[in-house]
Amino acid sequence: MSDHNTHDNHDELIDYEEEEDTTQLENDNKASIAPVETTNGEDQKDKKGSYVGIHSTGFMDFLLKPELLRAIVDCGFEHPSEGVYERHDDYKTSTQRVRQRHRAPVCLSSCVSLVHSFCSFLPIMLRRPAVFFGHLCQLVNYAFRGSILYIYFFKTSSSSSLLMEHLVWGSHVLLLQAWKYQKGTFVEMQQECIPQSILGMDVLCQAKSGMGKTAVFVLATLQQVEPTPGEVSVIVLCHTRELAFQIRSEYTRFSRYTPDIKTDVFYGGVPIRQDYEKFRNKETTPHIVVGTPGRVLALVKEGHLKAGSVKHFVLDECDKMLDQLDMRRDVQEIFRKTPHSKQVMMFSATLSRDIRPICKKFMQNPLEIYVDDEARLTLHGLTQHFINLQETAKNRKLNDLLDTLEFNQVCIFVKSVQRATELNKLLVECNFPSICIHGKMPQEDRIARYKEFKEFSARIMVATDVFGRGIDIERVNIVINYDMPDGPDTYLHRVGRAGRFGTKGLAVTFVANQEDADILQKVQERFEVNITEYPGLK
Ligand SMILES: Nc1ncnc2c1ncn2[C@@H]1O[C@H](COP(=O)(O)OP(=O)(O)OP(=O)(O)O)[C@@H](O)[C@H]1O
Repeated sequence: MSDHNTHDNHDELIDYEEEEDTTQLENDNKASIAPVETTNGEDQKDKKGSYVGIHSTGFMDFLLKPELLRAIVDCGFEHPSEGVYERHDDYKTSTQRVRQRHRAPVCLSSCVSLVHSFCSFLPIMLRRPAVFFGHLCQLVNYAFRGSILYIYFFKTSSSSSLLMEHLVWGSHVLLLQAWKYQKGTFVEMQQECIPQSILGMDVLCQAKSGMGKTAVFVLATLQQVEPTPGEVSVIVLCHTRELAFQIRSEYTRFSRYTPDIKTDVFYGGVPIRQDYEKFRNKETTPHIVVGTPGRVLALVKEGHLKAGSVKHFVLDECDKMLDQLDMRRDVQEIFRKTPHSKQVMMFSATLSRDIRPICKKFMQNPLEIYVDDEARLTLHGLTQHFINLQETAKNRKLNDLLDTLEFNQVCIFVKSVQRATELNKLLVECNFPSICIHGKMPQEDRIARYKEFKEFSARIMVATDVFGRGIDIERVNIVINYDMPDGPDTYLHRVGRAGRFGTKGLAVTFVANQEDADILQKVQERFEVNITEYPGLK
């Protein structure tokens, strides 16, 4: 539960709007150079991946409301993300085969499965040792099934191969768990976060991009909210308007069967009067408020949004929000208007050691999930390359890439509003299906562009960093860093727009000078990722 003794930091307030860069784009769009290798078409298919542990806990085990479970099924979520294992479909199929054939011994082993399920809930009380114990039970389960099959059915060839299968997977699980336990880096994100967060525990969670952090707080809050007309129970804050819009859409998806829970989104750049209207009567007052800090604070200060009934306070991309002093100040002010006793949850893919204590000042005894070994933030479905080139050669190279690569959707990141506008203009002139988004365009246009891209009406998005974090566009399989990001964190978030939730993707970064090369070197060192030269250029 939250703590109100957070620091005020009013010094050195910075402007978090995008900086204008006066650098002109070189219109260097000349003849093509030698064709580059395409990425494997098969690999680039828009295929949803999986981060599911064998025999992992299912959403059913979380004892969620039936309405939520129905919505989860509708959304196509099969298992909560676990973060480490890949699904092993052969295992699943053969297990089903055995179930049908040899019910009795499998029934016995199911008892062990029950113990495992029980242990999945023990962490709520006992934290990590119980998680480990749960996995040990899983191992016993495999060994038990294996031995029973061995004793009774050894003579049949399928049984002996199954025995092998169970033993191999049993030891795999044990080794993996022992390794994770020893490293102290459990990252069973949804599996560990959802059970605890639905019980009202404070949560500070780091998990790699695209692992489904949004679903954790959306499900946890929808599960707990008891909608009272006219009362706001949940405030979710994030750093950009498009992300707020996206989170609201996630609430809409998951609350399909709980229509009594109302969610609305509030952000700047649109007339505040229409927001006032929503709070004017009980029927239209949302129970869940999603928004950006500036607008939400304005509504709170002016007394339209009454924060006194808030029971859950969520910060998405919390490091970004608390790192920037003006945003942190707004967040703190809103936080202080909410009751002392409430659940606080914070999420990000990047949580440096410096920012963690700041986050924890808002919380009481939170469940803390970190990825201390930063190598584990690397997206394994994502192939990462760089291209050394002159600044003046960027446009031509980009043209070549877009001509040659097979892509579903591409995000191209640049460092300034002006460069976004000019590069987009250039691409449109070259007949590429491109649009752009940046912080200096009217808000309706920003949301319209976001929707256009999300709905696949445009295939290329030229963007500044407003689009670099949190935005989830399922079909994006290529990210191009036309301009080098300002540091490793920004790099990680940008390239994380592709390769989400286990899908395949490609990231290509242009390196135009020594400063760029240094940043790329830092990325490789921090995340232990091998970013190689783009093939086909030598
Ligand atoms: N258990 C699940 N099964 C299937 N898909 C899932 C599951 N959980 C989340 N997803 C999907 O994975 C995608 C990524 O989720 P989300 O945007 O919440 O990631 P994130 O962890 O917040 O990433 P980022 O750090 O980039 O903001 C979304 O399209 C979401 O619908």
